[in-house]
Amino acid sequence: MAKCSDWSLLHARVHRILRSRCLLPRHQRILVAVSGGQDSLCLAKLLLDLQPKWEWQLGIAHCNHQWRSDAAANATYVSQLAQLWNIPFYSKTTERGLHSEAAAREWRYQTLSVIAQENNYNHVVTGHTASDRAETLLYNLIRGSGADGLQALTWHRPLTAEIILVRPLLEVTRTETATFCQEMQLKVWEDSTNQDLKYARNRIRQELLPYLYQFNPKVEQNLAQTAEILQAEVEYLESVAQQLQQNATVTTNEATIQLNCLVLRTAPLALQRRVIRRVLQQTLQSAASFEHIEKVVALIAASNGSQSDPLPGGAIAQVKNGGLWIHRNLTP
Ligand SMILES: Nc1ncnc2c1ncn2[C@@H]1O[C@H](COP(=O)(O)OP(=O)(O)OP(=O)(O)O)[C@@H](O)[C@H]1O
Repeated sequence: MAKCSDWSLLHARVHRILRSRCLLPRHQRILVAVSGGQDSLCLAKLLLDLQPKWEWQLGIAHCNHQWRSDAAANATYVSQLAQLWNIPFYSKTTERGLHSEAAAREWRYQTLSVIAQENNYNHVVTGHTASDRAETLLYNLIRGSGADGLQALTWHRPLTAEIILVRPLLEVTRTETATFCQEMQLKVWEDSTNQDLKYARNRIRQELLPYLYQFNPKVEQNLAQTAEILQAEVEYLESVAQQLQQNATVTTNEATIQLNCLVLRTAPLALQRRVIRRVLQQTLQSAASFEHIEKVVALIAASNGSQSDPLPGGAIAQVKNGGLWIHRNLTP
């Protein structure tokens, strides 16, 4: 195990990030999600070396998606590393077919939560990097996301009421994790699906980012920085929108929400949109699209008797007695 005097620049940088952002307090039980790839190996080794300073209790978790023919060998490799490092190892294998990236991700986070719960870990950490952040920002931008999607990967978020997901490497690029693994002589388990260009993520990584790199070699760091700025702005806007929603809500029950149009009209459009999105999220069965939100926002300034076309799940919004009413079903 590395002494402080043996730390590399990356050890010192991650130590500083953990301290300044209060990401992983001392003495915590921390479960490191390790795929065997360069980012999570880099993370596990960094935390292992920083452990004496922070006095954490570390564990390693691996999720076997059974996607590749080498999946079992991959899991065995991660278990051997854990054994070498003298860290408890936990692994689960999916019993159902996972047919998309989204399904695999959902199963993985659920599995990590279960392992953490069963073994009393209150933090789960993943090896997401600044490069992942840049890719996620681009991916969400292309899909038409607002600022919320462009904040692209936060430093932490709750996994369950008791367990926090933390991403300590969000300022570190993939080039840096690769160099670190090389310097530490860590054998990286190559994931062959990362080369498969049928996945949009891989095309962004392999084709789009290298292309953008020609415009600016710092494209990854710059996009990650944009995500960082947007994160604080989204947090602020959401807190103000929450306050506005409270002030504007006249009544709320299972079937109906009534909002005061006069209060909403005094607010800027950015906040009106956020309040309506929040209300629709709470009222509708399925997610509200940009179009639906815009239609309901337009009603804030409309006259009595105006109403929207049916919203998802048969809900409807209408203006009545100076109030904006959102009914869960078509019967007012
Ligand atoms: N099979 C796995 N077992 C354990 N942890 C994993 C596994 N796959 C990924 N992880 C964790 O998730 C991190 C991100 O991995 P990757 O970028 O492949 O996933 P992703 O699908 O993009 O994740 P996200 O949806 O959270 O962005 C890894 O650094 C690692 O910590």
